[in-house]
Amino acid sequence: MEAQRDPLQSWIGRSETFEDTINPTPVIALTATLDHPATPVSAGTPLPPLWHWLYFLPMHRQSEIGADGHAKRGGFLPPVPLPRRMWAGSQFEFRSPIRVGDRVVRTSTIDDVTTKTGRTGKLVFVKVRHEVFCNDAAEPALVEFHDIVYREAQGPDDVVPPPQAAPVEAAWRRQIVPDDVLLFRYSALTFNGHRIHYDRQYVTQVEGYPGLVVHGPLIATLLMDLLRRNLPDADVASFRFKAIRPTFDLNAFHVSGQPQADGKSIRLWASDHEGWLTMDATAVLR
Ligand SMILES: C/C(=C\C(=O)SCCNC(=O)CCNC(=O)[C@H](O)C(C)(C)COP(=O)(O)OP(=O)(O)OC[C@H]1O[C@@H](n2cnc3c(N)ncnc32)[C@H](O)[C@@H]1OP(=O)(O)O)C(=O)O
Repeated sequence: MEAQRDPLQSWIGRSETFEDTINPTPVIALTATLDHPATPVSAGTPLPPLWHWLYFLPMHRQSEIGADGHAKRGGFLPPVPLPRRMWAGSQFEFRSPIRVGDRVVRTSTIDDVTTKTGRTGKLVFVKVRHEVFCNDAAEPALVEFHDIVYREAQGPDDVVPPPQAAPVEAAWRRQIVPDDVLLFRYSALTFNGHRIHYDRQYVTQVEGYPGLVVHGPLIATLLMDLLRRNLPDADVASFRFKAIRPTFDLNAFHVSGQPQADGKSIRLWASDHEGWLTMDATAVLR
C-alpha cells in the first residue's frame, strides 16, 4: 500500500520572486545598530555577509498578518498547524559580492517540509531556498537555505532539553546587551512583525517564553560582525548556523569566535549568561 503523503509537502516547489535595489540607508542604519560609526556608504560598496536581510522585506498588507505578527500561513509558506514559529538555522554560499546600488532579484522556493519529533515535542521544519541575482546576472551571487521551525503550543508537560556548554576558549569574545531598543531596531530594519521580538505580553502569555526572544538572524549577524571586527579583510565563502536554544532580552549574552587549525574555517558561537551554547556557526574563508 502506498504511504500517505503529508499534505503540507504539496507546498514543496512553490516559489516567489521579488525585486529590490541595494539602497545605502539600511546599510548605514544597521551599521549604527551594530554600534559602529554611521558613516556614509557609496555606490559599489560590497554588502557585508548577511546584510542582504535588509532587502526583499516582507511587504504583506496589514489584513494579511496573522496572530504571531507574520503573514498568515497558506500563501507562500505552508499552513503548518503548530503555532510557535522560530528561525532554526541557515546555510549560505556567498558566490560573488552584492554591492550598494545593485538591482537585485530574489527567487525563493520551498525546498522541503518535514515533520519530526524532537525532545521538545512535535516540530515541523520548512526549508526555503533563496537565490539572489545582481544586475541581470545568470548565476546567483548568493544561495541561502533558511530552516524555519514550528513548535507546539506551550503546555504543562513541556520539556526543557538539557543545555550544552559553550566552548570556554575563544580568540574573540564580545558581550551584547539585548535591550528592547536593539531588538526593536532590528525588527524595524528587517520589517519583521513577529511579536515574540517586541510584544512582551504576547511572548510571555501566549507563547510562554520568559522574555522577548532575540532574533536568530540578529545573533548570526553579530557573529559575522565579530568576524569582521577581527578580520576586516576576510572574504567569507560560506557560513552556516544552527539556533540551539532561544536567547531572551533578560540578560547579556556573548558572541565568540575561534579560527580553526585549517586556516580557513572559523567556529563562531553565541552563549547565554550561564555559559550555555545558544547558537553554533561556522564560516569558511576563500
Ligand atoms: C526572526 C524570526 C524568528 C527567530 O529569530 S526565533 C529565535 C531564534 N531561534 C531560536 O531561538 C531557536 C532555538 N532552538 C530551539 O529552541 C530548539 O533547538 C528547537 C529548534 C525547538 C528544537 O529543539 P528540540 O530539542 O526539540 O530538537 P532535537 O534536538 O530533539 O532535534 C529533533 C530533530 O530536529 C532537528 N533540529 C533540531 N534543531 C534544529 C535546528 N536548529 N535546525 C535544523 N534542524 C534542527 C534535529 O537534527 C533532529 O532531527 P533528526 O532528523 O535527527 O530527528 C522569524 O521567525 O522571523
